[in-house]
This record gives sequence, C-alpha cells and structure tokens, in this order.
Amino acid sequence: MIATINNFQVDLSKPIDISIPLSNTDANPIAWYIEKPVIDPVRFGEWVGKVSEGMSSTNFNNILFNPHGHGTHTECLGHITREFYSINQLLKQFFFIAELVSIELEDQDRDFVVTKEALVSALEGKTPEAIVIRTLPNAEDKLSRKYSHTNPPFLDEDAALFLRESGIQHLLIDLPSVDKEKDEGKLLAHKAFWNVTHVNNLNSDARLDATITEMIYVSEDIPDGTYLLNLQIASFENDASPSKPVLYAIVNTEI
Ligand SMILES: N[C@@H](CC(=O)c1ccccc1NC=O)C(=O)O
Repeated sequence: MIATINNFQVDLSKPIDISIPLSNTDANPIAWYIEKPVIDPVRFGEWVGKVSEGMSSTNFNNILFNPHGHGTHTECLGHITREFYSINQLLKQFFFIAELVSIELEDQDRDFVVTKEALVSALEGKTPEAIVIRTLPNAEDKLSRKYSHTNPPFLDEDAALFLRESGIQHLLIDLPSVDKEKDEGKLLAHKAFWNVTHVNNLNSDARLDATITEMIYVSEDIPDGTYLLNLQIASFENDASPSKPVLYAIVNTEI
C-alpha cells in the first residue's frame, strides 16, 4: 500500500520495526538492576488461565514489567519532575519525519559518549522532527543485553542541547538512557533536551511536547537517511510507556 504524504511516498506494507520485543525469557534486555519481566497465567485456587492446562477457554496472563528497564519505551519530562506528567497526555501526534544516523562513540576516559560534534556531522544541517540514533558498534546482542552496572554509553549534555536547539522534538536511541548510569541524579542530557531547569516547580519553557525513546534496536541492514517515523505507545497514564517506533523508507520524492 503506497501512501502519498506532502511531496513523498512511503510503502506502508514495508514497516521497519525498531522496537525490541518484550518477553519473560532470559533473552529480554534488562537495565536498572531489576529482574526479568514476569508473564504468568491468572490463578484462582486450582484454576489456571491457560488453555493448555485444561480448565480455561482462554490464555489469560498477568504481566509484570518496567517500561524503563525492560525494553523500548517512550518517556516525557514527567520522568524527572516532581509533578506528574503523562506520556499519554503529552504525545498526541504519531507520525514524524525522522533522520536515522549512525554514531561512533567517543571514548572519554572509559565513558563512551555520543558527542555534539558527531551529531553535527551526521545531521549535515538537517533539522528533522525526530532523530533516530544507532550507536556503533551495533551488535545484535543489544536485543538482550544486561546493562545493570555496566556504565553504558550516553549523550553529552552538549549533544542533547544541540538537538534541542535544532528543534528536534523526538529523540530515539538504542541505549538504556541518554544519561550516564550512575550520575548522582544529575540527568544532564535529559534536562538539556527537555529544557527542564526546575524539577520541583517546572519552568514554563520546558518542552512538554518533546519525547525520548530509549532501548530501540535498528538492524545493520537499514541505511542511514530520512524516514517516516510512526512513534506509537500503549495508552499508559505514566511518565513512560512501552512503545513501538516503526520507520518507513521514503520511496519517491518526485511528486
Ligand atoms: N542516572 C540516574 C538514574 C537514572 O538515570 C535512572 C534510574 C532508574 C530508571 C531510569 C533511569 N534513567 C533513565 O533514563 C542516577 O544515577 O540517579
């Protein structure tokens, strides 16, 4: 199915899913010191909500998971503010023009960092609505990595500031956080991107409509370039929701 949008076309039958599947297996990625997700049938005494157990007509599972620690999720500035802000109230549009960039990390004294310079060079002056950052190397074990206590790569404060100043509203990255794992709560990149200067009494120029999506995975065979992004969440009233970002290649810009 070909859709024409403004002056370009996309093939909706060729989605590029950049979310990580969430499962209750040891393959599930984990960050922030938690255990793997739990997906188990409801039980009422002897009764088990599982067709193969013979008592139930349906499979009927409870799921216990954490959006920040168990996979692809999209968060709003409510992740870092005293006051409650919900991603489901702040993200109301779901299609954006996105630039996919591959970024070599800079070794800063054993911190591996996405720098402003690397982003400036990758964006070549483009100012898309969304940026999708694939960090290099791009090993497939990003689908199942155990990040706790590993000091994963993160964004420089300057890099996040540059994205904000470029007017980029949605930041997607294949890391568990845009900030350093253990930073004493400084959260410099989160604050720079959302323009949050006061977490206790939110400043009026904070970017309520900007989102950060973490723990995506963009496979090796997807080339850098401009895509249509469908950024979709589940309707959780929470600072963050598991999400399913999907890219569509732009097939024709001649129209
Ligand atoms: N770096 C923070 C912790 C942190 O960033 C964090 C903790 C739990 C769940 C998510 C987190 N950050 C996600 O972007 C700190 O050291 O206080």
